[in-house]
Amino acid sequence: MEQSIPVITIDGPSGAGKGTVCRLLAQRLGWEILDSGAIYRVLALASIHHQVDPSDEESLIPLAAHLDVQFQSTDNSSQIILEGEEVTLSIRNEEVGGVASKIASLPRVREALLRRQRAFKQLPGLIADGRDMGTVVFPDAEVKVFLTASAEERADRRFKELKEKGHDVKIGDLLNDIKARDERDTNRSVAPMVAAEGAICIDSTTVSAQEVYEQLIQVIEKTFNI
Ligand SMILES: Nc1ncnc2c1ncn2[C@@H]1O[C@H](COP(=O)(O)OP(=O)(O)OP(=O)(O)O)[C@@H](O)[C@H]1O
Ligand SMILES: Nc1ccn([C@@H]2O[C@H](COP(=O)(O)O)[C@@H](O)[C@H]2O)c(=O)n1
Repeated sequence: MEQSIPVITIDGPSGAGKGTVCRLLAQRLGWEILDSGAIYRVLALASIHHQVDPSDEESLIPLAAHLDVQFQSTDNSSQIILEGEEVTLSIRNEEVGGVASKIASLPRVREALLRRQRAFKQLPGLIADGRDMGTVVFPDAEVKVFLTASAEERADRRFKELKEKGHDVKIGDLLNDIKARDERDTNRSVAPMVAAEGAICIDSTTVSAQEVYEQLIQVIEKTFNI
C-alpha cells in the first residue's frame, strides 16, 4: 500500500513569521519546506530579466511553465538558482515582492505553477508556506495554520531585519508596501489569501516565533502521533 505523505500548511501575510515558524518545525520534524512565495518571486525576477510586463498573462504563462529554477539545500544553507544564476538574496527585495504579488493575481499563471509546488510533497513530510497552501495547493493537509500580525508590527519586523543587513529603508515605505501587497493578495479573484476551513488561526503581533512554534508543535505531535 502507498504510504501517505503528511502535510502542514502555514498561510498568512508577509512578515507574519511563517518562514521562521516553518524552519523551527522543519528542524524538529526533519521534513522539507516549500517556500511558495520564493517561486512567485523567482518568476517575478525572471519577468524583470526578460522584460515581460507583470500584467502580460500570455507571456508569463510559458515563462512560469518552463521556469528554469533549482532549489538546493544542505543541512545549513539553501540556494535558489534561476537560469544558472544564484538569486537567493536578490529575489528578497521589495521591488521583486511587489512584482510577485502582481503576477500572483493572474489565474493562469497560478495554474502553471501548481504542479511545481505539489512536487515538493515528499516523504517524510512537507511544511508548506504561502498564501493558498491550505485552500488550493494542499487542500487535504492534515494541519492547516493561518498566521497573521498587524501590518504595523510586520513592517517593524521587516524594518529591523533590513536595517540589520545594512539596507537604507524607511518604515513608512515598508508599511505602504505591506498594505498594498495585503490588499492585492486578499482581494484577487483567484486563490485569495484567506484562512482555510479548519485552520488554526494565530495572531503573532505580541507573541514570539518560539511561542507560536510551541503552540503548534503540541497540535502537530497529537495529530501525527509523534
Ligand atoms: N512572532 C514574531 N515576533 C517578532 N518577530 C518575528 C516573529 N516571527 C518572525 N519574526 C521576524 O519577522 C521577520 C519576518 O519573518 P518571516 O520572514 O518568518 O515572515 P514571513 O511570514 O515568512 O514573511 P514572507 O511571507 O514575506 O516571507 C523576520 O525578521 C523574523 O525574524
Ligand atoms: N502561495 C503564495 C505565495 C506567495 N504569493 C505571492 O507572492 C508574493 C511574495 O510572497 P512572499 O511570501 O515571499 O512574501 C506574495 O505577496 C503573494 O502575492 C502567492 O500569491 N501565493
